[in-house]
Amino acid sequence: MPSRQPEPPFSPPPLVHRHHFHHLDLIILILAVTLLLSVLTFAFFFFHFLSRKRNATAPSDLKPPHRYSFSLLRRATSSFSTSNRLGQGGFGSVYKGTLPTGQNVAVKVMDTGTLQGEREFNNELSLATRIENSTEVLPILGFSSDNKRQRLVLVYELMSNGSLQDALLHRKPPELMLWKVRFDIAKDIVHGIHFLHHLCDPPVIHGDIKPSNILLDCGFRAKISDFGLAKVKNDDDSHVVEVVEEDGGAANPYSNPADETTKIGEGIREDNLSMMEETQSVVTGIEEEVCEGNEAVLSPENGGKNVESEASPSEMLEKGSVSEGYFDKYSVDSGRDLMTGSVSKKFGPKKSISGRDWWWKQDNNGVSESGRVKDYVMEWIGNEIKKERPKREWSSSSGVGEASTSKIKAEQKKGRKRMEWWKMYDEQRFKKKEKVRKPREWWKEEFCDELSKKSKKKRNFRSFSGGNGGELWWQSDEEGTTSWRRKRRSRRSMSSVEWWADSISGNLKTTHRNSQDWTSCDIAKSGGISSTPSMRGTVCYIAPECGGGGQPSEKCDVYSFGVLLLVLVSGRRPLQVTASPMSEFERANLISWARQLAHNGKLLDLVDPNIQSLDREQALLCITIALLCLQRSPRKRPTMKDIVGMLSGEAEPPHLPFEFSPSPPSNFPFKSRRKPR
Ligand SMILES: Nc1ncnc2c1ncn2[C@@H]1O[C@H](COP(=O)(O)OP(=O)(O)OP(=O)(O)O)[C@@H](O)[C@H]1O
Repeated sequence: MPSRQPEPPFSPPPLVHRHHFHHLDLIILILAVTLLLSVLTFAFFFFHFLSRKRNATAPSDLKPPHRYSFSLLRRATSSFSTSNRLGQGGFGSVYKGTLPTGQNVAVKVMDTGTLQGEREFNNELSLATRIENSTEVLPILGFSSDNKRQRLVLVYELMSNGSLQDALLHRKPPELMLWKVRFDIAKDIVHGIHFLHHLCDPPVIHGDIKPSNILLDCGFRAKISDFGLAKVKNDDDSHVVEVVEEDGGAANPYSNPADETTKIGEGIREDNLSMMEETQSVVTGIEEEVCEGNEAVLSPENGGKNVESEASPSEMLEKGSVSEGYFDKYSVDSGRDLMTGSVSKKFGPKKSISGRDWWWKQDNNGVSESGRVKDYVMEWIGNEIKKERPKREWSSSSGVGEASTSKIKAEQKKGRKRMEWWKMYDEQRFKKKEKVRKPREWWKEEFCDELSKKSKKKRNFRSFSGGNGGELWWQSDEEGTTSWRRKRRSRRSMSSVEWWADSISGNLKTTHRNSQDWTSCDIAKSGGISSTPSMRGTVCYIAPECGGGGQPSEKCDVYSFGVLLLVLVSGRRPLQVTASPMSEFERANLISWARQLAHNGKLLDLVDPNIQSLDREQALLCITIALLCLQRSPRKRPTMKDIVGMLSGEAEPPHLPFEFSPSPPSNFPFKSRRKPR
């Protein structure tokens, strides 16, 4: 019987099998690690490739400014409290803030819903990285944009002494009364613009050089700010709009200015008639509003048309439908030779106004011209309105039949009264030279009695006078307009009176605007009368060739710098209308006054009487440079590089431009500052 073999005790699986399993695990592990490594390697190379590609499409030096969260900026400024408000610009308010790092900043909250605000925001950001390497230029530190709530915010380094405009014309700190401080500020500005024009790659044209865009740090060193209207210079900009001169006079710094005069009038007279017609009605409208404080003078109903525009100039004045500025234009465009005084008949009386003519008013050296500053500002404004106004909007809204005709007539009647009043006042002031009564007295005597008969007009008078007895408008100097401006109201409620007063004080910024805004009287503090992006700059500071809608060039910045330099040296606004004695009217226009002083060889009369420790030589140098910058022909103006040389003493001392020099022309009266080699 076969014996049953006992079953072997339980034994572990054969070793071969265990080894087999271990081996499999190992393979899986190795495979997994390899896979992971290859994925990581792939990811590394992928992202590396992507970043290289990104760098290849963007310039390597383009470092975006820091992006801040809106809530952080809100906390930094205590919810944008009014106590932290540093100032108000044309398109936003600026607040003082402290970041969590302890850094003090200025936070500019752009007004939402305005195209110009967005443009300024984008412009600042796009130029920020190009301009960060200069100590005389204020770059932005960062920004915040909240798409949902449409908030655009820019963050800057805080400049503890605010803007030059504010310091020089309002606060007047004692430091600014020292000549050395002012001269240093001038040098900083020169170096800042020089950096933008010659050291940036590509060069940048600022486009809005003015005192409110110059900020002062704690040591009163100046930095150029606000690149909202700046643009990168491209090749097209090398073609500077030039005053037409047949004989190449523009290239010749000693050409006869009288020749130039004629060419300006000739070159532009063809399309002026219709412009004149529309401009005058707008100007009359503005003046009317200034007088009576009406709510909406530039209504679409009048269509910007002046029904009396076919009348002769004298008829028009008699009917009161044009301002007296027309006759200044008439004499210029009639071909009056400024040197000889002879009048050529070749230009008709109606072929007058142009985009460039406005600055004729400051260029004619006669006393009476400078006294009529309001005329040319208004004409300039009128021109810009005319140019930028889309015709269709006006004509469509003007086609409302008889109702609109009666409104036109009513407006014109008011305009005539307004003109009568101006005529009487001017007659007394300029012709009879009697003891000049204050404009307020005039107003009361000549018109208030009449106005008091009608309660509506009385109300208008009160609103015109700002509730201050009719005085305020006339004090367009510091006490008047600034206190007015300090009473910040919403931009919607701002009347044309304030806007006009701002323009007089050199704060009118020509920016985005359309005709609809005009009719609703929605006028920003810094103005805004143009409806195309090509309009840049600020009245009184803008170069004549840019004022006509021309492309801004480096020489436009040079012109604006010239005005700024005169303001810095004289410590006053470029246009300062006061109701004080006759002599003040002669000085109302800073530029023409400076030219007049140059002719008389009394340049130092322009210097701010409050300045202490004056260096006469440096002051003369500054004024001469300013006059060089203010030459009519852009090509004759020096470059910022030239100006750096003049100020540092490396270049020859400048000669007074021929057109401003005393007769016979003489060299500049100070000794050479050129450094010995
Ligand atoms: N970085 C800053 N530091 C201190 N104050 C500032 C700073 N930036 C602006 N401000 C103040 O805020 C004000 C408004 O500045 P903003 O640049 O908005 O307008 P503006 O230059 O006065 O007018 P516009 O918008 O017409 O050019 C300035 O006048 C200045 O007083």
